[in-house]
Amino acid sequence: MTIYDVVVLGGGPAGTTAALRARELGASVALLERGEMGGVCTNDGCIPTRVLAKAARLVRDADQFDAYGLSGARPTVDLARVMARVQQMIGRIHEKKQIVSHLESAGVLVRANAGEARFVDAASVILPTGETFQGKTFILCIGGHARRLPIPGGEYALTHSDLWSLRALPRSMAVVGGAATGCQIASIFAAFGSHVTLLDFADRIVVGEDIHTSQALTRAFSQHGIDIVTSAEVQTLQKNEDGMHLGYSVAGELRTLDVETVVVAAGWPGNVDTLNLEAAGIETARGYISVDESLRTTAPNIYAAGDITGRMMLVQSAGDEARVAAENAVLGRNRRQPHTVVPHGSFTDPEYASVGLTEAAARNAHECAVALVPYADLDRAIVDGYRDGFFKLIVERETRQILGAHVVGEQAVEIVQLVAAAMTGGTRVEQLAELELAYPTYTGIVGLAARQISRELGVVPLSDEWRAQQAPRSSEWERSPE
Ligand SMILES: Cc1cc2nc3c(=O)[nH]c(=O)nc-3n(C[C@H](O)[C@H](O)[C@H](O)COP(=O)(O)OP(=O)(O)OC[C@H]3O[C@@H](n4cnc5c(N)ncnc54)[C@H](O)[C@@H]3O)c2cc1C
Ligand SMILES: NC(=O)c1ccc[n+]([C@@H]2O[C@H](COP(=O)([O-])OP(=O)(O)OC[C@H]3O[C@@H](n4cnc5c(N)ncnc54)[C@H](O)[C@@H]3O)[C@@H](O)[C@H]2O)c1
Repeated sequence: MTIYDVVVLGGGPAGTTAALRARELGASVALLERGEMGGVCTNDGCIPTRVLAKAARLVRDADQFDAYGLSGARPTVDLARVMARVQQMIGRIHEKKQIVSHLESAGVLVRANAGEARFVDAASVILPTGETFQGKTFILCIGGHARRLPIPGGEYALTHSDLWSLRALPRSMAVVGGAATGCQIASIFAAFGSHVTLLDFADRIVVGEDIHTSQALTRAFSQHGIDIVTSAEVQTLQKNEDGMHLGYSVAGELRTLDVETVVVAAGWPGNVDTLNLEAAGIETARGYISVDESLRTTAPNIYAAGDITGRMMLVQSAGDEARVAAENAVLGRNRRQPHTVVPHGSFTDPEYASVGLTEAAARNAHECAVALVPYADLDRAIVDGYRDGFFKLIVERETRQILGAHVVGEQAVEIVQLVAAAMTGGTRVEQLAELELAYPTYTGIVGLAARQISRELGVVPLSDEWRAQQAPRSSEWERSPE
């Protein structure tokens, strides 16, 4: 029997990338995927959600027709056709990527739609067909799944995966969980015309983000008609003739809500139950495979990458972990993957994004200078009619290194990538301030914030008179009244 240098389990972004990187390094590689190639990213997460976000955006854009001298009614949403577009786009991405032939032409042996692989021991896995694969090393890229609510009636709630088969727009929807997935679903279905209530355990939505992000998103969502209930513990779900009856408590007070549909987006545990991990001596913690900083599991020849490690749970991080795990597996190295600079965000209306430390975390550990620039300062935001939003830049006072940035507003996810590049390159704030960013753009707001902090830190010359009399931002070409 062939003994592969590397056997990769999972054909999502992490598995595909790990297999290709291992082949680049000359290893013999087999990849086993239980279902369709592409993973959650292509089939059930980023791509289908992004199609819905685009449709929601087209609906919302109609709100501006009149202001720009255009006539036309707000589109009505034919959800069956929207979902057909979702499937069409998933198909197009598969056609574009051709993952199986890409891997095979790189020399990877692929078994897709092969059913769950299970460990026999630390050197072999078996497929439901009985086919066995032996490996010197393994890279586990088996992802995660939506958590069901462990409450009476929890099985009646939909997860995001069930949305793709909806054919009619729910009149009303409760979304349980107000982080990346829940906020996207709430924002999209509110734009489509559903009446959405968003509930979260935490005392604010997007609780992992900077406080300003939560506040701005809460304000915007409320303006879009989304009811937000925080510190809410959902306790029961009942199915009745008209839909769902939801029982929840806020600070001990029992409340109820009747909606047509409940969607749960309350966490993303790893797929740890399917692999017979014990047979290989692989330990788990909090529902994910435990790895050290080199992505090695508790079995010395077995690595893990992507959502299954429970670290960043983003496509870019899955790819990065996969490359590092493949290098460590093939070259016997101990390269680390600390996830220091990870720009990320979500395609809500408005978008939000961040990189690095929140202001609270930064102030805990550093002396900081912070600039908070409103979108209303940007000429482009005024012209486009997207004047709501902010950009926050956080800088270490002494070293003038960038510690983090947080954005809510148009193209937030794109803006934050520039800051990530600056952080990775060790760019000081005054160097960022001098970058000749194109005008009129949303990214220009990075320059406004960087120059504000440069002035505050005294790294650009200012007369005593100016310093004493003028607000620090007022010498900018792009500005709005204070
Ligand atoms: C609604 C939603 C929207 C998202 N949007 C974004 C976004 O915009 N940007 C972003 O960066 N991230 C986004 N994410 C997160 C992103 O999808 C994941 O971080 C990414 O897919 C992780 O890649 P992965 O390869 O680790 O896992 P997955 O993509 O989950 O792939 C794991 C693969 O392993 C297979 N598998 C599992 N068990 C076995 C087994 N025993 N044997 C064989 N195969 C097995 C699965 O079938 C699956 O194909 C989103 C997630 C969701 C849910
Ligand atoms: N655009 C993107 O990049 C994107 C989109 C979706 C998901 N993702 C990633 O996928 C992963 C999973 O995201 P997610 O949003 O599904 O889960 P999450 O674990 O990030 O957030 C779950 C939310 O549900 C809340 N919650 C948990 N139990 C609850 C309960 N019983 N009642 C009410 N609220 C409850 C939590 O307080 C939390 O806010 C994350 O790592 C995320 O970054 C990324």
